[in-house]
Amino acid sequence: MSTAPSNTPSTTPPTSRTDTVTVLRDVRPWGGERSDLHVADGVITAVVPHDPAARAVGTPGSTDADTAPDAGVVEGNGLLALPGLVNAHAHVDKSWWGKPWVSYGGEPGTQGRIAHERAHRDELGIPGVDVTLAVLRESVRTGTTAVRSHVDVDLGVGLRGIEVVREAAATLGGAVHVEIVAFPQDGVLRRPGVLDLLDQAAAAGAEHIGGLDPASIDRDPVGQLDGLFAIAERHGVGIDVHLHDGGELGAFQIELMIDRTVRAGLQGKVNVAHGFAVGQLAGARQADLVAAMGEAGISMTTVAPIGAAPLPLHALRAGGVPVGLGTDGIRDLWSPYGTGDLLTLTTQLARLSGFRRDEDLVTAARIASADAARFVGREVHDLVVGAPADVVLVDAQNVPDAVVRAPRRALVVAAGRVVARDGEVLV
Ligand SMILES: Nc1ccnc(=O)[nH]1
Repeated sequence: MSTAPSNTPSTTPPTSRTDTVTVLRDVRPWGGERSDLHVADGVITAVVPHDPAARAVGTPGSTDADTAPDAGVVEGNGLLALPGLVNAHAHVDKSWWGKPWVSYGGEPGTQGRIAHERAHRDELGIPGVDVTLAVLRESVRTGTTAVRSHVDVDLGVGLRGIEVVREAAATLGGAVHVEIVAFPQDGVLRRPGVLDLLDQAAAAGAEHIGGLDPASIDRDPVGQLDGLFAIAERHGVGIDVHLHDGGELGAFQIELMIDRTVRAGLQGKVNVAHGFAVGQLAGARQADLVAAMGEAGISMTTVAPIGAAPLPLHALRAGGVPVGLGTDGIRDLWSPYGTGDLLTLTTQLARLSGFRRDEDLVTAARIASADAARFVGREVHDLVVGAPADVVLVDAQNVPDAVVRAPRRALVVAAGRVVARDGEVLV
């Protein structure tokens, strides 16, 4: 198993190593009062004040008569509790995590990376269940319990990547919830047959279909977007478009998406990933575009890229545009960077956004967890009754301290099971 962020290949230990949680005792949700979280069937059923006088269950003199030792009571030791982290933009099909080092090669730029990946992915067994398992395990180890992953769909691999990711996620038995975006990484209209593959992916249960720079890759923004929206309307799936195109070219494509979202009644189901253009626009132009996105129920995801104009997070959220945080690719043929640790990425997002005040640092933590519920198909993803029992414990004074320091994850609970402890993944 991968017990450290190293490059040792992982094997599958028996899932019996994971404990089912009935009570997560003595934790501080969002840094608040010491509480006990009660859990049944993977869902939080009660959040009650912790009584420090009550002895730990199973010890002599325990006041909790109807709970036997080892019956799922897990000690939180007063640690800070956050909801499981949500990776709203990943590419878990294309990582070489766990393999010997792969040196960066090929040409820069979107087309350069696409070509390099297509030339070398087979050598690395990409897409493959083992590589996806390795990167998902590392995500779980660092507290990510839900992921929206783009998965390449193209004329070379067809839908095989989606099957691989589904199989890997199933192997982990619910330790991480994975939603799939069928992603036409190699282009849509410029590769006849890809629209058909996206249609098949949607029919087969992919939760979203993706797109890629409709203008600069397909050179036909209206054509690509019309094709994607027709599929989304037909199957009721979401749309999540990679938009690297900047400035007015990017803004124009967002406007095309706004029009189509409203016309198709797809409010709440359309996402712009990266959307560098939004960060680049000035003053009123930016404000008007953000307002229109908010009215159309369009969300955004960012990977907190260094060197790009940061997204106006406060303006987006105030304008009704939910923002999610994602890792992008993690150690892949696009880039050697990325560890999958969403909390260190939250530090990066906060720094890039100039966040220093407590309330801003808490906002960064919310973007990386509770406020990202919608990106992984959840109504609620928080430390509240009715939410999935996805919890991360860290030794931190409060949420701002956790965001700036990204301490080791002491305990990770997913769907009511202990899936990582003290930096060791148990699935
Ligand atoms: N940042 C990106 C990673 C992978 N594929 C893309 O199109 N973009």
